[in-house]
Amino acid sequence: MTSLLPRIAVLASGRGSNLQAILDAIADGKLDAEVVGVFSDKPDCEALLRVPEAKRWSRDAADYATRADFDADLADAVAAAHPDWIVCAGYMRILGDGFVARFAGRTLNIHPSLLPKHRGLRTHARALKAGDVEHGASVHFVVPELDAGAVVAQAVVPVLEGDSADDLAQRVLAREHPLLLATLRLAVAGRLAERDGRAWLDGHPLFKPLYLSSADDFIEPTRHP
Ligand SMILES: Nc1nc2c(c(=O)[nH]1)N[C@@H](CN(C=O)c1ccc(C(=O)N[C@@H](CCC(=O)O)C(=O)O)cc1)CN2
Ligand SMILES: NCC(=O)N[C@@H]1O[C@H](COP(=O)([O-])[O-])[C@@H](O)[C@H]1O
Repeated sequence: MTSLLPRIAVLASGRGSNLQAILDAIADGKLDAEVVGVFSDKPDCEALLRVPEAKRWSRDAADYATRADFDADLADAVAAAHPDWIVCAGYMRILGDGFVARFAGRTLNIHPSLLPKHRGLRTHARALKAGDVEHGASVHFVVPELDAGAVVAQAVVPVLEGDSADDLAQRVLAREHPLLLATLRLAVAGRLAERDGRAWLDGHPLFKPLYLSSADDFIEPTRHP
């Protein structure tokens, strides 16, 4: 019998700790959803090993002549899983316009910075170099421009004296997991949408991100007129 649970496709390129947080939350009854597939550009990545073989898809991007060719196969594989939501969880390739358009409004990414600061890569080292006193993670809708989509939610961590990039990465990662789960709970409950380049919650536009509390939930936004 086919499950009626909301269906999540996860794109990953590496370790997969955010994916594991999703799987654990589902197993613990803390996220009413199903991971219908894990899709990767790195056939030997650890993330793939976190789900049964039947739920894995991967191709070596180096085997494709163009980014668009890879993305086309990726998009077909993702579409075949009939996901309600697509989550980039440590997916380390820029998605082409064709993929983004095909899954517009239902593709989320977790990014290790307080967007719009530090889009792109090496965010922790850049935050240290910039002398930031706060850093963190953002969950945002994916649009063609890199890390420029509407930010849904953020978790903030302090930058401490003497922090290395790895120290900061670990502190941020520990908040990424509850941040992603709290956001996905809104998404799979049908409370989250993207419209006119903005994130909407319960039919109202979010004029600023939801912030993850120390209790790992969101403080409901004040309603703007
Ligand atoms: N069209 C979009 N694609 C992706 C987005 C996005 O917002 N729009 N988010 C990323 C995730 N990401 C940061 O959160 C990110 C991933 C990859 C890169 C990047 O520069 N990748 C290079 C290759 C880097 C490498 O192989 O080490 C590339 O694709 O050429 C930057 C940011 C997911 N995709
Ligand atoms: N630009 C994308 C990016 O840097 N994403 C980051 O990759 C890590 C993946 O960890 P995981 O594989 O253990 O979930 C996470 O910190 C995520 O924010």
